[in-house]
Amino acid sequence: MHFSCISIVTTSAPPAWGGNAKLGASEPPSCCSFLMLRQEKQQLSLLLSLHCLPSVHSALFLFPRFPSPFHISLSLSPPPWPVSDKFIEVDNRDMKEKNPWHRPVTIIITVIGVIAIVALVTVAVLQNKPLSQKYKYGIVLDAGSSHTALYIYQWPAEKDNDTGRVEQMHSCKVKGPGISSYASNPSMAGESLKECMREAQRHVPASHHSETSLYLGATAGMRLLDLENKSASNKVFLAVADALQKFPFTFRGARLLSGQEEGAFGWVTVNYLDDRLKQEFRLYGNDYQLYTHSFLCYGKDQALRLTLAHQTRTGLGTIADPCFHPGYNETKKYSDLYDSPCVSDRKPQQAPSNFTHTGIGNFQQCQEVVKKIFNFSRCEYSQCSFNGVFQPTVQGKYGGFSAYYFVMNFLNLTDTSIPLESVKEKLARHCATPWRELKNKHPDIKLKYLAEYCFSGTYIITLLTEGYNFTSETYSTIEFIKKIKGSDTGWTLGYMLTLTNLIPAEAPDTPPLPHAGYVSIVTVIALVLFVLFIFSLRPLWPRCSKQPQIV
Ligand SMILES: Nc1nc2c(ncn2[C@@H]2O[C@H](COP(=O)(O)OP(=O)(O)O)[C@@H](O)[C@H]2O)c(=O)[nH]1
Repeated sequence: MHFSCISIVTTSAPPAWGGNAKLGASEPPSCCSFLMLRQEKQQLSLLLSLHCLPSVHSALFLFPRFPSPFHISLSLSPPPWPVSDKFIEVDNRDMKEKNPWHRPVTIIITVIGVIAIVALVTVAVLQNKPLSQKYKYGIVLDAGSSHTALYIYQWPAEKDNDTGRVEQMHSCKVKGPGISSYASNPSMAGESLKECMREAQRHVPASHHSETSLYLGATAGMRLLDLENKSASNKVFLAVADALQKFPFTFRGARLLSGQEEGAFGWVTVNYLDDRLKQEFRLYGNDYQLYTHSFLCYGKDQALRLTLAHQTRTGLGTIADPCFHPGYNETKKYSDLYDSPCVSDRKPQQAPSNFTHTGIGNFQQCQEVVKKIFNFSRCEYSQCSFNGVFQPTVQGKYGGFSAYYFVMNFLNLTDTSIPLESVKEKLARHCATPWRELKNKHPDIKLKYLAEYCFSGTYIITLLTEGYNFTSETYSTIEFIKKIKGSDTGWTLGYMLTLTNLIPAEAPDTPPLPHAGYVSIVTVIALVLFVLFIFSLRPLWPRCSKQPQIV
């Protein structure tokens, strides 16, 4: 290493030398490593490495014990003392103890490096951030037996082949009964849908209204009306179609879904939402064998009619129903009870116009009455569920939704890890609860639902075990579900996915890394590069970061 010496004669009284002199100020030498000071009387000597010298003209020296910084000019002269290796060694050792990070060059490099990393990560994040999504929309009206519900779905518009995930964006429960109840006044069926339709208009952006498909599918209630009075059911469909066409969406028809369609679309919905269709991606575009059977008249409401019909079959004026709570007492009309194709042919001759429906709240007896509505003995196949209908052995997970969920949720029985025996004990306690006590405990629940939960729970457990052959061992494979990933379980999503060809023939490609993972990796690599960059500047560290020493 080459050194040259600079001698400086100070004009003022010699400062209180000692400690470290800091070099800085307006025109600092670009490089000043191995700056060392020697004091002889009033003469200050600086030892600088040669390559520093061209840029050294003047400098500001800060002496810790001198009252204020002072400016001195530098002049070059040959070194007045020999530069020994020992001297340099000692000096180097001293310097290693100093923290180099506060030296200006290091700070500048660090700042530039940090800015570079921030810039790199920002660019990566911005470049790869999903662009502001544009969506497509679809609307499906589920015209059920007891009520109609409207569902709005949305999915990303820019995905090729519509492979984007379809999600439920909004739902609206139509006020009033199901559309089949408007058989005698069809126009009111259309009228009843308008409030939810206006809500849909507000939720779907106006610019998308015309391209948004609107479907209405009707299930059990309309199936029964169709059996009972085809012309009345046609009029209801015409009325709802007429009302729906007046909205700015693309109306794609109001129709009756068969029981098989309802089952299959429900299956598509839950498997789509659970990502099972994507896992077994050959399902996309392939035929898949699916067992589905819909038991008309065995929905919860019609099953209750069947049970009551069984109990009133002799035309009694009063029935003591084990499926209703002790203290329950309501006068009901025979004509209302038998006003359904599920029971109309069983109406007892010479029955009074009313009967008094009282409760005794006994789960075991209720189960016995409920069993009476099924025919378990007739089966022409290897195995049956009931009423002579073939059913393969149940495999995999079984999802119970709609009424299954409403009822089991109220009874706090959606957890199917609870042993079946405990479920029955809990149900028995619920059924035995006096009606008055139950009403006081649940003042907010619709009385019709509240009165029927004992029957409904007993019916569900009986249907699952005696009808669909679930056992204590397989009961835990059932899941009572309302929503999956924010979307309601039911046939509507599967219906829309199928009709709008939203399940493509091939499974969509997924990027190898999620966005967050990608950004993390870029950040880590950038940091590693930065550290390597800092280390690559190491040769500059000693010269640029060492403190001048007074020797
Ligand atoms: N507890 C309860 N039951 C309901 C509710 N909404 C509908 N239900 C019942 O659930 C069953 C299915 O109703 P719905 O969806 O209208 O009929 P479906 O589509 O023809 O099966 C019927 O027994 C209704 O009485 C609710 O909010 N709470």
